Amino acid sequence: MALDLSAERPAPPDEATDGAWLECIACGDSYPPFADVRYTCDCGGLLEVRYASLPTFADFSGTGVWRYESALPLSSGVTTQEGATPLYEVPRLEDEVGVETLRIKHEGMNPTGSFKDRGMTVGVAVARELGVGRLACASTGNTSAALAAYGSRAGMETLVLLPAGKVAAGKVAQAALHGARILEVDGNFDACLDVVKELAERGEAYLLNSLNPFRLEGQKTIGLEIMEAFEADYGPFPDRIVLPVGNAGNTAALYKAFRELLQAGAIDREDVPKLTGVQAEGAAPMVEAIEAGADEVQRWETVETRATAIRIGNPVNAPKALPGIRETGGTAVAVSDEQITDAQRDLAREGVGVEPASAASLAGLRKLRGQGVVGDDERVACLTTGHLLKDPDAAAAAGADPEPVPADTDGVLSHLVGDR
Ligand SMILES: Cc1ncc(COP(=O)(O)O)c(C=O)c1O
Ligand SMILES: N[C@@H](CCOP(=O)(O)O)C(=O)O
Repeated sequence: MALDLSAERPAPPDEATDGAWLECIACGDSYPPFADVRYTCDCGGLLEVRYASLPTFADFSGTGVWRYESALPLSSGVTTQEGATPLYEVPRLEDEVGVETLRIKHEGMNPTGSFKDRGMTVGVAVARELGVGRLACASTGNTSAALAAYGSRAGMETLVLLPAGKVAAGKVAQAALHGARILEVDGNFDACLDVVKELAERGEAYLLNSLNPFRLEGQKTIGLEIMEAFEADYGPFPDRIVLPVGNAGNTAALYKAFRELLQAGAIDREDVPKLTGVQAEGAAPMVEAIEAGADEVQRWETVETRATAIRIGNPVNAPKALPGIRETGGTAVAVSDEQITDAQRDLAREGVGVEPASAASLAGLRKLRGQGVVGDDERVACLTTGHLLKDPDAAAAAGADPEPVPADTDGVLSHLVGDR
């Protein structure tokens, strides 16, 4: 099966491909990467970018996403210096959760404040290569902010479809200022994506959601950075990577990063971290599928969570992400909105400001550690996917209220004395 965790390299198709091609994960059919616009196989299966030669760690140089140029389908992109995000030490949380090592890979430190920049630096460059006109996405917010920024940097028209009233303020502001045309849809994210897919099928727009296999190539660099940094700074590779799951693009992308490292001979099978997905209880179709041992995810028509970025009921990358979780020996878990907010506060206490969806990873780790699924001897990286300022309302609600004081020092001091 194409998505096995095997060291066997994919065989290139007979026709010339310039070293890269698109391959269907369901039927194995292949297509040249830039001959025409294509998101899925004729059979309806998801596509992956495949390479005739795969790099090892020694082949990487420079910084950020384009450090991994030898693992990407293009040699340069539309860039605002994305990637190279921090891997924070959090000693108090590490003790409190009770694992050997805990590191926070903070993707909120990307230029537009989320991991989507990694996907867009590649995806928008491919769009330019293909010579398409309008770019479009459905979004719970972060994809739209990144597409707007990278689209405008490339001088391209961008259209974003957002679920009305369900997108955090910072993200709408970003899309607006970067010049995207914003359409507010009377429906949830999954309904928005249905419309964008149809616009793309009709040739009205180039789709830049994570259904686009080139987006995931950029996002795969998260996994490459974590593996390099763990080995260089803390010894061996991490045992487990815990991440929030929405459309399941990152889960699919990280799994692809590990398969390619394995196929290149850069790591062994036992080095592959257990991919562990976390969803909000009100939007947990992946968790349901993992718990049921199902091969497919059933779409949830009604979804609700305070973590609006992962308010998704039909994860399009499930056919790539389910094998990723299973083959690596990982799992998936659902957490409540209260657990997410508690984790957001705990990360903030360590100086790491994240939006609610991002905190789901820590909340999930804590739950799994409590259940004994995660051992005390594990070395864990939690992915935090978006910056605190993306959702200022959620941050303000989770934090302390401002205290009104008079505009004089004595008044301020007596207010503080009142605390004692
Ligand atoms: C902040 C944030 N975290 C997590 C996710 C989920 O990521 P994925 O769709 O790759 O599962 C998203 C968007 O989907 C997001 O915006
Ligand atoms: N959280 C996402 C949802 C869309 O995900 P995508 O990775 O498929 O674009 C967002 O920010 O819109």
